[in-house]
Amino acid sequence: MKGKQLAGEKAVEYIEDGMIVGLGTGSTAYYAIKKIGELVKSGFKIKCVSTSTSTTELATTLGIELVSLNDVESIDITIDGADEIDKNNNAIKGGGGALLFEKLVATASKKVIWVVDSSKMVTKLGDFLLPIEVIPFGAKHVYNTLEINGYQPKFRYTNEMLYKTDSNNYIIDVNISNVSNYLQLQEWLDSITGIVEHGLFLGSADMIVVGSEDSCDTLFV
Ligand SMILES: O=C(CO)[C@H](O)[C@H](O)COP(=O)(O)O
Repeated sequence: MKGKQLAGEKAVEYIEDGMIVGLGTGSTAYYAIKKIGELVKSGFKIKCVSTSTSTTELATTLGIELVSLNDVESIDITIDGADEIDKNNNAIKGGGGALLFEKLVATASKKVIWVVDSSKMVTKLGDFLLPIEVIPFGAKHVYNTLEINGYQPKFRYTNEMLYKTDSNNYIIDVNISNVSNYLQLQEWLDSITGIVEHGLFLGSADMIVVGSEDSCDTLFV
């Protein structure tokens, strides 16, 4: 837990007064958001774009001003977590189910910082299942396509109910441990009707802050 806190808080040092900031989702982004709350209390004028209802709730309790992604030209800096990052700056995200808004916010950002503890840094992606967000209509057909192609899909459940994202879609988690060409996989997933988005984020961070028990490393990529 310490590594997540160190990484989350370190990334906040890159925020300047007056910036528009993208707020990620998850237990590492949590520490960054708490720290941003402190900046706001100290007088920083920051506007933030949230990536999930849970982040919106947290930011609101901390008195952070939130704006819609539609109301900003771009975002100066986004701080977000990740589930796995390989040595080429490719990541799996979406363990918390917020991958669609996270990708939209990252795409609109001038600078993206991923904050992780050292357990998230891997030589190869795939121990963590890749989340794929699908619209409910015909979701079983998308599932079948993924199954036929060997990705061992699993619909995500929570409390024995199908998990619903903030956009009321389902998540299918797939096994990509046998994949080596992520670009090809991305292209294929992007081509399947019914898939809204997937959690492959290929080379999309500018900086990665990796926290361990007592220190953190900042990688500029
Ligand atoms: O992509 C995400 C949510 O959709 C999170 O950033 C990812 O799951 C990492 O979460 P945590 O910091 O709790 O380990």
